[in-house]
Amino acid sequence: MKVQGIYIPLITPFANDKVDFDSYKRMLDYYIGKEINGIIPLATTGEIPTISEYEYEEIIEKTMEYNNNRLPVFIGLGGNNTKEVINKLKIVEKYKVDGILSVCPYYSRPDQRGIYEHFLKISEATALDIVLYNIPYRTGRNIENDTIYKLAELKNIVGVKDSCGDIKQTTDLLLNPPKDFSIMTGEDILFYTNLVYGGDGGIMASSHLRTDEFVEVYKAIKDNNHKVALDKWKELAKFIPMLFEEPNPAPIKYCLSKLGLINSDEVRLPLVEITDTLKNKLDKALSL
Ligand SMILES: O=C(O)C1=N[C@H](C(=O)O)C[C@H](O)C1
Repeated sequence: MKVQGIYIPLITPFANDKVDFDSYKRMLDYYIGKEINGIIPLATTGEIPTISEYEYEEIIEKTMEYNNNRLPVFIGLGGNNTKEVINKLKIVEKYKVDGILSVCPYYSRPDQRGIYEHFLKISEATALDIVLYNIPYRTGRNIENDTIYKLAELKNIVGVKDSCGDIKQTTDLLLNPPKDFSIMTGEDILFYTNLVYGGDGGIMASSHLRTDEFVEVYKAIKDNNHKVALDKWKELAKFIPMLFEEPNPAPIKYCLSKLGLINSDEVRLPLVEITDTLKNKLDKALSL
């Protein structure tokens, strides 16, 4: 299955420090009713560093139950201990998920050989599709394009979520894509650029909001309707940066709770709720 279009890396709703599955179900039904192309629980936006192993499996189980085969599901599964990631695959593989989104190993700062070996071992340990996640500003290491080309030769490494932070690296990759390989942006503000350079779409936290407009931009580009796409994009592009003025996903959770899609904007420490200044700004932008 080709990974393309709009994938939402889902937030994890909390209430009194527990995962709030009522909100989660309501939210899932809402997004599945939109014309998005897939969902990704347990990624950065899902606050994965604060999710216990018990919650991790429970969230996968509930996602599969609520989704009921309606949309492709990729699970966030990465880490900086290769063996542990491979062991955790056993949990994910119990469910009929479509694949995993696996972040570049962080903190240890492996070189390109180590990054290659890490993903090679994961790819050998599973038949699941793997989308690499390159986000050096969070991990401390860039997955260079040459490493991406080598990894793309592996049968089940099917794409990259590109948040490399270097427009030259991004455009080089988009202009010379590996064969049968998806290039999804994870840099929300580059969604339009990704598409006009022939990329496959985006895995974007911001598409929790104004989802229909993201879908309109995607469809307009696919229909070669560039004026419509650009006009719509200009509106979204003004809004997106507000969602990242304070750490993701706190601003998104604030908006979703005000919209009534989730019961609470609770985040887990070390994240904290957003400031009143940003609340006011978001209220105005979304007419909340
Ligand atoms: O969880 C994700 O996937 C995303 N995380 C990024 C981040 O928080 O840095 C933002 C991106 O939109 C998707």
